[in-house]
Amino acid sequence: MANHMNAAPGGKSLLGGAMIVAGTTVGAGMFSLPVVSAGMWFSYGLMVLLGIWFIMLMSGLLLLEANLHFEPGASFDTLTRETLGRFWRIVSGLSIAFVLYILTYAYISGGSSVVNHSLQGLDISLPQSVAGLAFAGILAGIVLISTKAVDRITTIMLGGMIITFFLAIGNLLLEVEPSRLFSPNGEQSYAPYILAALPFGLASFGYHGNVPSLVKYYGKAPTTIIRAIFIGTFLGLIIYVCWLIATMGNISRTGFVDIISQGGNMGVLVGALQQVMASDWLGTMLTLFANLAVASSFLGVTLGLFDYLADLFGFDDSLSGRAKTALVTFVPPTLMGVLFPNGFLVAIGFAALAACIWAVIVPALMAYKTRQMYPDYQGFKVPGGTPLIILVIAFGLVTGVCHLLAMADLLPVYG
Ligand SMILES: N[C@@H](Cc1ccccc1)C(=O)O
Repeated sequence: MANHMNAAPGGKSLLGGAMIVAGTTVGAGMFSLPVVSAGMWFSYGLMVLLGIWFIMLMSGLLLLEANLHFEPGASFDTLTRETLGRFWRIVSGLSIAFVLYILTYAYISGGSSVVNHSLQGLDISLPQSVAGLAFAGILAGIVLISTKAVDRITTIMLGGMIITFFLAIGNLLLEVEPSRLFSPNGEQSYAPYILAALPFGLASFGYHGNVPSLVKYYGKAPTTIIRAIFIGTFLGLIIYVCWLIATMGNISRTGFVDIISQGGNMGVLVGALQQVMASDWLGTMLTLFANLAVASSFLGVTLGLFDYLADLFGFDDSLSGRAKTALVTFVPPTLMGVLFPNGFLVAIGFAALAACIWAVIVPALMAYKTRQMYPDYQGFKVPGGTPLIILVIAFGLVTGVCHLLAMADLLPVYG
């Protein structure tokens, strides 16, 4: 092995795992962040991102701790059944299915919005519902072909995302006006807007479905998996911070009111950024980045949903079996996307609500339970004891409540 630093048991590289985590973490949630953070603006936004990153890292590690008591390959379903029992197994199963479905819808809504925005650049105008249908149809075709097809195409997309991100965001970062970040215009009230933004931050740092897969992939190698989770989520944090600087340093706080009034969908935000970019070419890179980001998340999430539903309904891997699975996977969210093309932000908010349960509260409960079941366990334990577990659960509860209150119009929302 040439590179001992990266060597994990079985010769699997640490980088691969870190990329899986980063790839799941960085997705459409990112495009909601500047829009929902416009009220609290940059300084609070930065603190919120840091705090949520820490909590989501801890909940992922608590999930890992619980997972390590089982044989590699044990799924979320097995973990909840064996540690928390029937009730939590059902609650967490339902919330995972819900997250996958609602994210698929969010990606179709966001995807149709950027595809439409891209086509406008070519002087083609389509109804957004048709763009959504085309976006979902093409990508669903890839999932239908095979897992391998998804794997290959996402790898190519990730490469494209890295290149276009640095070209477009690098340029935006150079053009940042610091006064925009630290003394924004608009009404001088910030802190009250923090609460309604929390769920979006939580959704943006969601990756927890990957933890059992990492245990399966690396085996019981906690050090490597901890590093992969840390590096992957930290990369997400850096990308989000750059993204906040790039957007808030170039669009004024009052400018966001306009974006929000147009629904806050991905294409609107990208369009607003494009107007301040130095060249058309860089604007094209930004649009390309947005297309790739939402398409790769779509592939990752729908592949998970596809396998989950195939297993649930017992559809086999033959062509007709896959076709049936594809129908239940793609038809409901695509229909929603055609009927309600601009529900992007609402969908990310609901994904967060379900993620509060299975990606935050359930992992903390499972770690608590396994510590009681195996008091003499000598393996990996997340530091911080019960207080840390309580902190993670409290954060999940507060965020869930914030989402419900915001839905009921009981929290201040900017714009
Ligand atoms: N973090 C993902 C969404 C996600 C949430 C929960 C689990 C998995 C993925 C995104 O920003 O698009």
